[in-house]
Amino acid sequence: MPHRSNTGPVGDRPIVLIGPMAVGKSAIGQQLAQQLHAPFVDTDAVIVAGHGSIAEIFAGRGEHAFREIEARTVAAAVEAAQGTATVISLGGGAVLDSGTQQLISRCTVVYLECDAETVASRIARNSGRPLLAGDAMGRWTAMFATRKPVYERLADITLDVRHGSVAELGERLEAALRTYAAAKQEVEQ
Ligand SMILES: Nc1ncnc2c1ncn2[C@@H]1O[C@H](COP(=O)(O)OP(=O)(O)O)[C@@H](O)[C@H]1O
Ligand SMILES: O=C(O)C1=C[C@@H](OP(=O)(O)O)[C@@H](O)[C@H](O)C1
Ligand SMILES: [Mg+2]
Repeated sequence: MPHRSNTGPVGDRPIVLIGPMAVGKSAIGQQLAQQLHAPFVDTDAVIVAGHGSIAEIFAGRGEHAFREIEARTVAAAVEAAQGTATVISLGGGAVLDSGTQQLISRCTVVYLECDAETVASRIARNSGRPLLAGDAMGRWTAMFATRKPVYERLADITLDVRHGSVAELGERLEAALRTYAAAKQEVEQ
């Protein structure tokens, strides 16, 4: 059951994780949902379940088709989660879509912030991320440079994920969400 509450410790809005590839959106999102006993949606996983692997979609139908499917999938997930603290992990490029940007303004948006060093070993063994084919580090760095201002602009909370295990970062994120929700509630009263 979705966690419905107007006074829940982390608020009553969906929690949306954004940030570059391999920063930990999927892993930390799942961890956070477990801690909160909240539902978890990874929009990439929903896409794969409905359309096949991301590599296959890119190879067979192109990035544009992937982005259309992605925008629809994110919209459906955000709509279904309204009024609940559902945790939603997006793919790294999802927030480039202006419709998605608008939709997630109704959510608590968490930007997972890191640097190239943090993701280096993860993307070196990259599989399944077609945009990192070839020079993974060069591609990751170039994409991060253009997307970083978008992540920063959309973020309600920024979590530095350069240090700590997934479990530790889940705890740190929950604490940040509680602080944010309490401050928001105070302002609204
Ligand atoms: N803080 C962390 N410490 C160690 N490994 C991590 C951490 N965050 C993520 N990972 C691992 O890095 C890989 C990429 O993480 P993932 O959650 O898929 O990133 P994203 O969804 O942002 O692309 C996964 O194997 C994940 O388990
Ligand atoms: O940044 C991107 O454009 C992408 C990120 C991937 O998700 P992760 O950020 O979870 O790796 C996935 O959606 C696809 O390969 C495209
Ligand atoms: Mg992911």
